[in-house]
Amino acid sequence: METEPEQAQSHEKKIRDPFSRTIKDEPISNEQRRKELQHLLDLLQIEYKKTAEFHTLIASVSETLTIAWKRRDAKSELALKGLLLILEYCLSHVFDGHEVFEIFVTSLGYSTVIFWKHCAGYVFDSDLGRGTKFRDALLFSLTLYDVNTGKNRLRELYAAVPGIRKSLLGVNAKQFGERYHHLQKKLSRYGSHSSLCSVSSESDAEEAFNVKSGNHSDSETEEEKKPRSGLATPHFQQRVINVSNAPPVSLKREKTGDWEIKQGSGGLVACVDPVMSKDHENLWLANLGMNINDKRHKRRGSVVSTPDSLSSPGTNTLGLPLIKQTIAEVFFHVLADDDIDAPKNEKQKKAREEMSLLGVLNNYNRGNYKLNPVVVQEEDYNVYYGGISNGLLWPALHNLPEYIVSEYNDEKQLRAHWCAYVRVNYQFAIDAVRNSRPQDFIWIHDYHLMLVGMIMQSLDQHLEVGFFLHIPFQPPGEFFSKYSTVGFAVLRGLLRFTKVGFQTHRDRTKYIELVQHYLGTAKITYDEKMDIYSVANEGWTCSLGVFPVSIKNDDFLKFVDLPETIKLKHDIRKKVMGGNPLPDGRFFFSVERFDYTKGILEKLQAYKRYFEKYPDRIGKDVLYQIAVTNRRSVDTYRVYQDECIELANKINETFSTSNWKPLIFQTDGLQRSELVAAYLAMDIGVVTPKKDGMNLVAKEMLVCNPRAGLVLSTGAGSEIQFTTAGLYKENGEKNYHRISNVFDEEAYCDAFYAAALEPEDVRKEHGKRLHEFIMANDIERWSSAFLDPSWTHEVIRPTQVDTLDDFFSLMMKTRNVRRQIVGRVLKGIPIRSHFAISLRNAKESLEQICKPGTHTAEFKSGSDSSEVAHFEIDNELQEFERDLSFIDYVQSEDADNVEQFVDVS
Ligand SMILES: O=P(O)(O)OC[C@H]1O[C@H](O[C@H]2O[C@H](CO)[C@@H](O)[C@H](O)[C@H]2O)[C@H](O)[C@@H](O)[C@@H]1O
Ligand SMILES: O=c1ccn([C@@H]2O[C@H](COP(=O)(O)OP(=O)(O)O)[C@@H](O)[C@H]2O)c(=O)[nH]1
Repeated sequence: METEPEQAQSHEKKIRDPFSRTIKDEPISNEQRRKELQHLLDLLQIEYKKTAEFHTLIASVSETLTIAWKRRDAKSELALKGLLLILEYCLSHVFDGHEVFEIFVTSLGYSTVIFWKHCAGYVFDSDLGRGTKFRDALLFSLTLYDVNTGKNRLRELYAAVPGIRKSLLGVNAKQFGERYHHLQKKLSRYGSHSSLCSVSSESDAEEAFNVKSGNHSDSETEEEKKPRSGLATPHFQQRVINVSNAPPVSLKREKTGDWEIKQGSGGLVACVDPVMSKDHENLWLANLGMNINDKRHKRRGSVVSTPDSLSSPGTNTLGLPLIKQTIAEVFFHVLADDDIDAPKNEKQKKAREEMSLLGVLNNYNRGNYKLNPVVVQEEDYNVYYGGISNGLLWPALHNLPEYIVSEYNDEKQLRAHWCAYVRVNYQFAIDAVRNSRPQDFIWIHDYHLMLVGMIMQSLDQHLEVGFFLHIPFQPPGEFFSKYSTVGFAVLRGLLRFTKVGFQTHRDRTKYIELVQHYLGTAKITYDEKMDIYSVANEGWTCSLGVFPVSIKNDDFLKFVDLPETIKLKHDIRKKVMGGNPLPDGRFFFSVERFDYTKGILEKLQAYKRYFEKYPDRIGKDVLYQIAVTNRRSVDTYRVYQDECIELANKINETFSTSNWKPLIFQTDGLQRSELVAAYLAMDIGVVTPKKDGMNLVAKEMLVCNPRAGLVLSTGAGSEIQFTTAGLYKENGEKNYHRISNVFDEEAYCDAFYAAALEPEDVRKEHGKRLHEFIMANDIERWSSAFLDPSWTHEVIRPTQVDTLDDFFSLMMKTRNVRRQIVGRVLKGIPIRSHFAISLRNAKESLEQICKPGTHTAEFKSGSDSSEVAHFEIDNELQEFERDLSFIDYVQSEDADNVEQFVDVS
């Protein structure tokens, strides 16, 4: 007779072990799974509703199973099997099973760490033995869980199985790469001609590295040991790792199969490119528009457990081989030359390679900062870009809910698309961590990537990750009710960046209000002097500032006086105004992406009304409207664009005469040189968005052409900046024609009229003021303000040291900095740039008070004393030198030089 536990065991045998099904069994049907689970529940005598649908069944029994497992009795193993069965199901259905996964993980409660320890073996074995990708599925599912709930469960998995994090980030591969790079730098510094210089493969390099870091130095003379060019190589200095959806270039593939690379356009690129160009070591990660198109897996939610159905890059515990495999897969996909014949000879082969995407990118990278592609599943990308980013976040954050795509009225659809958005953010986050070093500053841009900070921080909490929102932050109430899945995750997600920048105070205020309203536990403080908010929430502190973007003025001004620009300016003016324009005819110019936020439809309506109300302008004025076709994959854009074109045609049909057309409507964009010529050719720029981040074109117009007039709406970020700067006063100086409500046709067309009739000298005077303001607020100001570490860290600023008290107080501050440095070094936390900035500022402040050519400082003994004392501060200055070298040393990981910091005397 079998005892009860024996009986249970023999029954249990009838159920196949989760995570050990052979591939030929796949895909297992949900019905089968349900039967297995029900059988287990029967054995465990757990009650459940027989007719319940599978998801409901899982949701209703997860907690009871967890309790049974935690009892640690004879049936515990059975309960664990039940839990594993559920987990296996969830990991096989990442997309349609995530709600169940949420319930499942929540029901595990405080037992997650121990549960992950138990299940890791099964997951790994299945991946290794059967080529499943359950580990990746688990990591992503937990990421999604954390994003949706604001919890930190992913970190519990890392705590339970540390190797999993390392493997995901390819830590070993990265360390190897770092060492290899370091070795190369070192070799070039030593100027050695040894065979190590020509290490050609990674294994050679590894060998070389081992040899070098071992006893090979015996053969080196003392002289050779000395570094030739300082301690820190640029390789270990802080870089900016820029991460955005759109790249700074546009890539086009010719019919021949060759790739053509061009400078990209768009506001984000215009303002970030100059910052990145400052240092060739900087790195820009972006999606280049080429993604993995896996046609075999059309249906979202298909089982994950077949070898290649999961899109995220696989990694083994070494990281390296599978990173390579992923890259190979990407380039194989992207470079698939199905349509071109095989090269005929070596020369053709070489030319092909040069013009391949890889060749073109390598070429670009040689002359610039580095540009690396982030590649994701095409299906995910389309949903992330055309769905959540531009179908929901874009209209919602611009407070234009009427443009939110109607698909998202369906909660299920919204959740499914949200998964794709999280997944793409996850991919960007992993790429950013993999590509960065501890001392780098990682800068994430815009609404496409709002979760990247929190995902990165869960992978490595010491990273410094900043975020800049290029668009407004004005979500309507329904963002937190109807679209709450997205709304709350976004609100919380931003707080997990180290620092967040907004374009305007209006947007930051709104964000802070919403945090106050919805995140009751958040502690908000405001530093009036710095104009920075700090929000502490769930163990993280985030600083929030306001930084209106601008342009690099010289990038535009350099075209202004070129003879070819002047010629083009005349050509454009002739094309727009005709051969014989009337002397008082005005050339209005608008240039923007064909976006409903830009208020193009409202502009056309007002322009139509303009000729109806002011017929004296017929035959005189022309509006040259460039609306660059964009985002047509989003329904709302298509509808809007078609409507605008229809109205544009109507205006021309209604008002054109035999030799005059009121409107030139163009949907192709201009290159920068042509754009500058158009700015010079126009009389009046018209920038009238309903709501918009900044509108750099408004600034570009006035930088290039200070004689121009400007019609500017209050929806533009630049208008808010101009008003704040006093360039438009209700009861005073008005340097542009303001449109307060783009829907008010009458007022709008009156502004057109006022601008057209404005005397030239008045227009010039206003233009000059705007020009001067923009010139003084170049992009340099924006980037250095955003990157300034002093709004997230205490930084010693250059100080006037007049008295002995000033001296002591400065030295106390530096003592604090030194303590923090030591603390971080002991804990192995990276040293950030602000420490060196502080010490350098302190050192320079002291040097300022030394007599020229000496280290003798002069102070007053008290603030009201005229008595001057002299001090030798040689020791202090030397200490600063040493500390600064130490920081360089720590950052350089140049272990061979440690002895110079050890006081052997
Ligand atoms: O990449 P696309 O979908 O084609 O869109 C182009 C960019 O449009 C948006 O630009 C914003 O950034 C500008 C600079 O800060 C700002 O002046 C403008 O008002 C914004 O709309 C978008 O935010 C970028 O991410 C896109 O790349
Ligand atoms: O035909 C065009 C239209 C626009 N742009 C550039 O695209 C950017 C648009 O930035 P803005 O902030 O005005 O709007 P966004 O498109 O980013 O929303 C500006 O730098 C323009 O110079 C361009 O190079 N060619």
